[in-house]
Amino acid sequence: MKYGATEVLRGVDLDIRRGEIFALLGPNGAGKTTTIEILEGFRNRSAGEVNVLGADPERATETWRAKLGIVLQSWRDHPRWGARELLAHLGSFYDDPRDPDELLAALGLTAQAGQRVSRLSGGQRRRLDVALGIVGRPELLFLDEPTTGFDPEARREFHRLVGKLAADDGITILLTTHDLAEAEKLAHRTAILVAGEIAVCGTPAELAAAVRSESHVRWVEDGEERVLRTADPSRAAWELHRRFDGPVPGLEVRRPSLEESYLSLIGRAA
Ligand SMILES: Nc1ncnc2c1ncn2[C@@H]1O[C@H](COP(=O)(O)OP(=O)(O)OP(=O)(O)O)[C@@H](O)[C@H]1O
Repeated sequence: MKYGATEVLRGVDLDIRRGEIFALLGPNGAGKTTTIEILEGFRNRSAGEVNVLGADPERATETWRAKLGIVLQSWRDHPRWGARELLAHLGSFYDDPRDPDELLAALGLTAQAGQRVSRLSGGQRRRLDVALGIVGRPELLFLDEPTTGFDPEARREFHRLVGKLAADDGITILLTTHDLAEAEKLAHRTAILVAGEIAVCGTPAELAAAVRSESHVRWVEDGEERVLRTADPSRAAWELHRRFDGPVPGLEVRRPSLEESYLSLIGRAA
């Protein structure tokens, strides 16, 4: 995908299954929003093939659009509408909308039903955004950085909600995030996008195995600290033990956390 002469996505090849929660993870500017905008039919691609729910988004019909739920990074419109009023209004465009009151209850927004959108807190606004995204009973839900600005409790609640939407309602969910822990917790599979390319794609376990970088083995020798970077720290420790013919002074083995490994992956490739 190019914006003018600048290529921002290269060789992105994704296959997302029905009923799956799939995360696109990557740093700012990696190309996450561009990717989902292409899939949503909001942006025409400069090259490549795309098929979403059996159709090319660039040539999609209104019937196809009605099967999508879209939650953008920020909606700035409708500040004067009440939460329930906005849900009922948007629902009226669909053949079989969800009941606004049931939706508000499911999202913990019953107390805010009559409140103007402009008076909701950030977390309440985001939950209303999701309610608006699912009012038309979509088959596929796009969530662009859904938990930005959430406190930890709101984030946990939101994760529970997304898990329920996939498990109970069979909705396929594609979300973007900067947060490795969020992708790990929420998604069945994650693709890490770095500078417009998929660096790694897989389940949380596959991600951990692929991303995990080398361990650091430290010890003291001739009064100086030595450091060895290795993928096989137990072998390195064993060899040191043999060389010292006993305990190794100041021996320390440290495996980087997944977060550290992810940061080094995006740092290296960016
Ligand atoms: N309309 C546009 N015209 C030109 N370049 C653009 C346009 N939109 C995005 N870009 C560039 O494309 C690249 C990918 O942007 P994109 O918004 O897809 O990234 P992102 O991963 O969603 O980032 P963020 O996490 O910051 O939202 C960036 O370098 C950005 O500057």
